[in-house]
Amino acid sequence: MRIAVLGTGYVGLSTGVCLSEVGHHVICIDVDQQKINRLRQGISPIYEPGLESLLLKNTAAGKLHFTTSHQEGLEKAEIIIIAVGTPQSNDGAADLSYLVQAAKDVSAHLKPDAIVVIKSTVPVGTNDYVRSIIANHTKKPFKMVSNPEFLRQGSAIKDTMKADRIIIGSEDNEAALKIQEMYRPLNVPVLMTNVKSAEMIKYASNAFLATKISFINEIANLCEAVGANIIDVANGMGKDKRIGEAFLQAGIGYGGSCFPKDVKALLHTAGQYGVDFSLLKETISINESQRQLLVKKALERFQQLKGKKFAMLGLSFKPDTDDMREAPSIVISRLLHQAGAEVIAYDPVATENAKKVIGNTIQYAESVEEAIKNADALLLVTEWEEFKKLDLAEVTKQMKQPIIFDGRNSLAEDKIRACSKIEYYPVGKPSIVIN
Ligand SMILES: NC(=O)c1ccc[n+]([C@@H]2O[C@H](COP(=O)([O-])OP(=O)(O)OC[C@H]3O[C@@H](n4cnc5c(N)ncnc54)[C@H](O)[C@@H]3O)[C@@H](O)[C@H]2O)c1
Ligand SMILES: O=c1ccn([C@@H]2O[C@H](COP(=O)(O)OP(=O)(O)O[C@H]3O[C@H](CO)[C@@H](O)[C@H](O)[C@H]3O)[C@@H](O)[C@H]2O)c(=O)[nH]1
Repeated sequence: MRIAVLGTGYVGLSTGVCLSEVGHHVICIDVDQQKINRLRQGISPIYEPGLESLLLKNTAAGKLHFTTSHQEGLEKAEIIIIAVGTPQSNDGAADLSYLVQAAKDVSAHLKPDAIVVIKSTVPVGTNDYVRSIIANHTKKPFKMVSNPEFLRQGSAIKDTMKADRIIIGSEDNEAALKIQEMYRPLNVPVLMTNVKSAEMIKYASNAFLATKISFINEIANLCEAVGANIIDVANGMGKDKRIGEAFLQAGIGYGGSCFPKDVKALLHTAGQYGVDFSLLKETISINESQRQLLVKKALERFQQLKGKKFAMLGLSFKPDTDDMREAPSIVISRLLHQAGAEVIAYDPVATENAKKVIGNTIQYAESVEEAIKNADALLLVTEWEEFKKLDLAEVTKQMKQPIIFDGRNSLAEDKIRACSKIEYYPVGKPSIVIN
């Protein structure tokens, strides 16, 4: 099939690359000339494991192309997948301006009878809205399908190739079957539904997962208060198949380009329809306070933070990505800077992006060694594999004081206990102090 994808962000690029990998002819369109230039040279504009090799392979095989021209990209496409951003606007609603522009671009160059697929995360009713925009701008016939995306950053290729499910929402059976056919080589379970349910499935899934994280974070806070251990508690809960083991990792809150904005957008939709979804308000408020947890713990330990030097390990919102959107490191940096502390941060891949968001309120190191030198405390913010492998006995020797606040419970207890002198403060489980 001949497929055009609008937007070469995480979703558009992963989708385009994977659909070409399974044999389709894909052209990816982006308005960002720099991104397209890099992609044409076989360079991925985002850090995503496995993406670049598939990009090179399928470009070389002539199945994957990149352009900034909507005309070139759209004129032959039977299927047009819209994967542009839907960021948060000031009132919490999803900002649909990129989508509206994409709809206009599509209508200008649409091949008659093409199927327009909305993959971007959009509030209930948006597919109908986009349909009306396109219909107002062209007389050519077209069909629409809602096909929300569930990939995670850091495992986008694996999640696309081996998805748990594909949701196809359409009022047009023929169009729905054609999209099912497009995905057939992936051999993934497909759920057909109407458009509004498809739109809702995406928000309900993200809001549920975010709520699961806020729930386990509150349980972790309670575990600390009563002397229980969140690792054992989550493990014991997760063994119940009705609860499930995934997304029960307590820490310093959820971040990223999706959960924060999607929970707020769903809350906004609820408000528009007069539904008081107070559970979501709590999910958000618990997450906001959880992001401050390491600073609160540091304040408890040191009484005051002015002049203290903190080594911050990890900047991206999760490992295996260089994405800084809504990363807890942003809040932590701001609070420590306001308190007059010095922060020197290291991240394996996100430093350049972090500089654009956090700026010069903190310093950036090129290695763990540089960050920890003479630090009063280490804050583990993102659980990169590199940090789990650290020789903690050596790390603590390089620091001014051997104090570690582990925001992701990611350091192994035997390594901590092997240190001759350490203060280790995790989340939701007992601290370890060796004098
Ligand atoms: N990032 C994720 O992990 C993820 C996962 C599932 C769903 N989503 C949803 O998918 C959508 C895209 O997310 P993303 O993170 O890939 O976005 P992104 O912001 O990283 O990328 C969007 C791209 O679209 C391009 N673009 C904007 N307008 C365009 C137009 N008119 N024509 C062509 N290109 C255009 C931009 O230049 C940009 O490169 C959002 O709705 C998001 O909520 C994201
Ligand atoms: O047990 C957990 C699991 C995750 N997180 C945090 O939650 C955030 C989101 O993590 P994750 O879901 O792995 O990454 P995303 O790439 O943001 O993916 C989410 O958002 C995407 C965009 O909508 C969806 O497609 C995915 O299904 C959904 O998992 C990160 O800050 C994680 O640190 C926790 O704190 N505890």
